[in-house]
Amino acid sequence: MQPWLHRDTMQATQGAKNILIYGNCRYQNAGCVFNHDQLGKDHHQSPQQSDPMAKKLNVDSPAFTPSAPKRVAFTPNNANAVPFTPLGPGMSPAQAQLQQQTSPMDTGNPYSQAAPGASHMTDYQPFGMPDTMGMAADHTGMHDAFSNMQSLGAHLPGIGHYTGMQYDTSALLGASSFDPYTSRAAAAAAAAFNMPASNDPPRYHLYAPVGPEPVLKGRGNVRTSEIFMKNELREEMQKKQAASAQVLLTNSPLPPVVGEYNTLVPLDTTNTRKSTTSFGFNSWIYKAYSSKNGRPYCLRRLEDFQLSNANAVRRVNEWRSIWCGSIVHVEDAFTTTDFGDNSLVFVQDYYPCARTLLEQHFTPPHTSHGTQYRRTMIPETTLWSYLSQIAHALRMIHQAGAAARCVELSKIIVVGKNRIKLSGCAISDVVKFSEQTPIQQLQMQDLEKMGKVMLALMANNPVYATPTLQPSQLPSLIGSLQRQYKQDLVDAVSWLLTPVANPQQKTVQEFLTKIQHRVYDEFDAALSREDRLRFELGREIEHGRIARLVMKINVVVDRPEHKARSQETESVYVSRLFKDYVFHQVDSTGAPLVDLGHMMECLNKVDVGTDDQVCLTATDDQTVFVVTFAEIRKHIQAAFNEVIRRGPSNAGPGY
Ligand SMILES: Nc1ncnc2c1ncn2[C@@H]1O[C@H](COP(=O)(O)OP(=O)(O)OP(=O)(O)O)[C@@H](O)[C@H]1O
Repeated sequence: MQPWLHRDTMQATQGAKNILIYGNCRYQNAGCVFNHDQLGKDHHQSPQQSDPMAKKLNVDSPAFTPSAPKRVAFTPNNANAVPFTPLGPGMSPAQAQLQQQTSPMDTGNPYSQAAPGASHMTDYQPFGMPDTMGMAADHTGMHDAFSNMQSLGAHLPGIGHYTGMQYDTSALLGASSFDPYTSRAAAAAAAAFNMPASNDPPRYHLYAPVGPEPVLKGRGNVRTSEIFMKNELREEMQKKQAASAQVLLTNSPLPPVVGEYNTLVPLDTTNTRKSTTSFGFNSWIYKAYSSKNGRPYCLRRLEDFQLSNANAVRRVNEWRSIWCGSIVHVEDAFTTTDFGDNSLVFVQDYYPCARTLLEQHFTPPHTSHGTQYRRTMIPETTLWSYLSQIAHALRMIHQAGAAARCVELSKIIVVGKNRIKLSGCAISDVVKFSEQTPIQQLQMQDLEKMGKVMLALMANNPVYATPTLQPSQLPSLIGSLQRQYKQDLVDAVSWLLTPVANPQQKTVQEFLTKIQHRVYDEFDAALSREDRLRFELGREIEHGRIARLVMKINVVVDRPEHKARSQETESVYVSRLFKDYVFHQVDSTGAPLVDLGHMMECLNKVDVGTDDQVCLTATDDQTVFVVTFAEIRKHIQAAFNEVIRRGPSNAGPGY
């Protein structure tokens, strides 16, 4: 762009604005290129001649089209501006008051939107305000916005008036006049019509509660648990991530690749004694990565398996289409000789840190008197939760015309608090392909097995979940359970265990109808759990951004190359003052004030770039800036960009 063209365009814009706001353009005869005639001769009246209100708003006024907000108030070009220095001695008490009064809370200041835009401020005199700064006379457009900002803090009643020891914020707090062009006013107007306030993109990153719990309960009164993810949840997630990423460092005896899967890690390390009870074959279980999509999977291998009918493996296709939150999804099955034998491998979804119900509730303590299970009662809510989830999984399976065939304590995995999944599905269908048991029979057996699992959990004895349980033992067992658990739970389990002559008389759908009130409770608990997790997730999204901001601040502040403070640029200086303001607060006696709420609030406001104002004071009490968080944000970014520009850096363009 040619410079003269740019200057003329700016002058024309300023001329239009001056006519619009003051009723005349003082530079009409001094080279202003704006076509002053186009608005009619009335616009050349002096302000004294015309009605003071009419000069601002009258029926002949052209429609006001606000220009896109230009926030050029603080740019690195303003580095040479003279900082605002308060006149009076003994700053500290006043500053304490001033800092409180201009705390980064929303002050309701009607001019706060105009303040950062120095290009507006040079020409814009709010209604009813005296021209204390001679701003209307300043017509050059790109004059020193930084000094304007400081002057603004010093003189404008709308921002706060600092006179020696007194800082008058009455105008700041009381909205004495109304600026219809502020985004806040526009937002209020738009809110009435339920419309977006402007074309600006929504401020997604503004720190706001995502759930019912308030995030910050007030400054000075905030615990870390209110701001950060709950410790238990964080620990759980980190353990899962670590487990998911775990690989074997030593020379593994396992094959490096099995089919399309590599990096095998055994999962059944606690149980080295393999039993054939579940499937009739020794089974091993591994975590492995797919070379196709890089995701971890769980491989269950049946040792020494001879596939007699190729159609058997195709049964897995039916299972692949069953999707249920309480079933470990089966992806594939294949035979392989990669393990040095004929193995059948089932590929399932992998859940890091999963434990079987057996491991979760029946880890036997090592005693010299044999196996003794602990006698802690499992809470009734947990049992109802397990019962609802297993019943729901069976319903999905039975609806698909299949049977789980593997409802056992060692084949139900716990993947979260009270969250369980059936993990051995599809295997028996392949392994026992030649068996011709009617499906209704198998489905009824599923219900019975579910009853036994529940019985074992309630009676604290895993033996009750095995086929060794005799029907004659049932009445006395049920009688003893009635002393510990409510009747409806005992009745539900007893219904599952009572044999019927006709399998069609006993379906999972019927069972679900019987316990439906408990299923609704479980549904509600699941929804609340989801709400809580979403809330936690919302908090963590913000923290990632805050971490990035803190990193940026620390990159620019106190760099070794700034040996003397005088070598700091304006942006670095403002960043440093902001860092002090956020992290190094002291009380009136000079004792450190550590206020997590204050830190989070300020950092979030800078991250978003709000127009709230904050008073930054140098440690020598000689320099005070009144700036908006938006401007601080620009300064930090400018200073950071400068560091990046000066040297090779790993901070990519995303920063
Ligand atoms: N899909 C899965 N994702 C992650 N871990 C799993 C998954 N399925 C099972 N596990 C874990 O693997 C381990 C071994 O499971 P497995 O079913 O082999 O139990 P087991 O008691 O060893 O049974 P068996 O005696 O039949 O071998 C358990 O800790 C279980 O939680």
